[in-house]
Amino acid sequence: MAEHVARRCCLGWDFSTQQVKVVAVDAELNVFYEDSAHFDRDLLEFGTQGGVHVHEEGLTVTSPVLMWVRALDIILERMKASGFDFSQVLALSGAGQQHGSVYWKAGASQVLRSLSPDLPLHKQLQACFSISDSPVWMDSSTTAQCRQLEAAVGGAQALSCLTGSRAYERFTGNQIAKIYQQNPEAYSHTERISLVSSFAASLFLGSYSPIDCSDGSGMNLLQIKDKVWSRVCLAACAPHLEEKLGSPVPSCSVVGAISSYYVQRYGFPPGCQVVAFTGDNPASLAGMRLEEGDIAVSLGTSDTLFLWLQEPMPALEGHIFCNPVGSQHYMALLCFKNGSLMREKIRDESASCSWSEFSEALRSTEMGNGGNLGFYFDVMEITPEIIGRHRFSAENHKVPAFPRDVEIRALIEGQFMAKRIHAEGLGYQVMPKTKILATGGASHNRDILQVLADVFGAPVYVIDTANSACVGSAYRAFHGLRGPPSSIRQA
Ligand SMILES: O=C(CO)[C@@H](O)[C@H](O)CF
Repeated sequence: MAEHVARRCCLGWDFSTQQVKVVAVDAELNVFYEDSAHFDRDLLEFGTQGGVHVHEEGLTVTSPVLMWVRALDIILERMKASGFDFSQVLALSGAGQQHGSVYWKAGASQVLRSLSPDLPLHKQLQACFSISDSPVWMDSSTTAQCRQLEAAVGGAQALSCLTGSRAYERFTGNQIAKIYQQNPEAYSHTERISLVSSFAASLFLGSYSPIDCSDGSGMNLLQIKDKVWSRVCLAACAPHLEEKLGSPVPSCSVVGAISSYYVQRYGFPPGCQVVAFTGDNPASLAGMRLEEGDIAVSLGTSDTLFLWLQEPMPALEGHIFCNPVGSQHYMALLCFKNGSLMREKIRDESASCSWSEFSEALRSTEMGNGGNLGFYFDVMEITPEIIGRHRFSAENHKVPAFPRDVEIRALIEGQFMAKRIHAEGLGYQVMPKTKILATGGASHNRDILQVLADVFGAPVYVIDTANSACVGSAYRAFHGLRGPPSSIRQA
């Protein structure tokens, strides 16, 4: 068994869709330990696929909350068995899949406060949840609740200006509204509602952790400018909601010291600080060390853009969240569903299924593609909501096809121009110091990255973000240790 050299460190956790993961980061910001518990592989008794249960109507998607608890037990026991020196942990923070929600049953706080170090968590928390299957971000069953919420505040744009996004089915306020409407008894027996992030923090605190402003921005409930709950939105979703949520806190807040359960059972130091957990995407922004003016572009199955903003312009597309690092700044998230699957389709059709031919086509065509423009959406796009392939000649005439090389450049230039246009629509501006951080499968193709650099007029750097949410959480733990003014110590 590998001996771990004892060193003072912070832990970063990620309670994501498919697993719980942890990294240990030392004071030089080196990752020296990592572990994970994969739900489908290590927790077969819960019967998930991709960490979730898709219900038979195909819209409702949930995950068993006790599976998340059990996964934490497994990792901590494995760390202990491997000889990990918990006494060196100065602080910990973490991330959770955004928008998911956990419903603590009346009396659960007493159980959390009096955990026996002789038992694993899952054996003690079995009766602590009024809803055993938590709704998660893949759920799309709350369209009616979305329309009700938008109507209550004066429309989609009004809701976006208030909370940073128009109503989205996965956003927590709409999920809470559905539970209140369809399961009022469970709602009335709920004393606390957490996000996945604040639920995970509560496990370490041994009491209810507050929701941080950044992950709270993914609920359609938080006024992103004033960083307080919108009473109109709360009232539109369910009664007595404010008392069930508690007050939001700045993301870099120290929310308390670790529960004595972990001191006695695993050897954590009593002074180990818990820094507010946040959403996986805000934590990734921290992990990628994004700064003002930078853009992170994740080129995967879907393409995701992370922006750091000072003056946001909430719109009907994309999401504005409170920034997890700069408490007076913001971050934006833009998701483009037609990402790598679209690139692979055009590669197969126009480059004989070959990336080297695809790259050759990009190298043999000029920036600007002679004025030819193309937009390709073989599946219904999120940003904006449109489907189909749309090509325009230099004379601005709609055309049914392009020559192979022109088609390939039109796809890539069109994808990146759309990203820049929607980013600027949210208030983003390319600055002289702007860096573009590229990650994901397509970031291995230099010719694709050259088009990205040309469209944004900024240098492109490739980064590995495999552990970005975990590593960002460990960075945030170090950040929180710096103390006031943003530390909120749990009473
Ligand atoms: O819904 C999302 C962001 O709005 C997803 O990226 C989830 O955070 C994934 F867990």
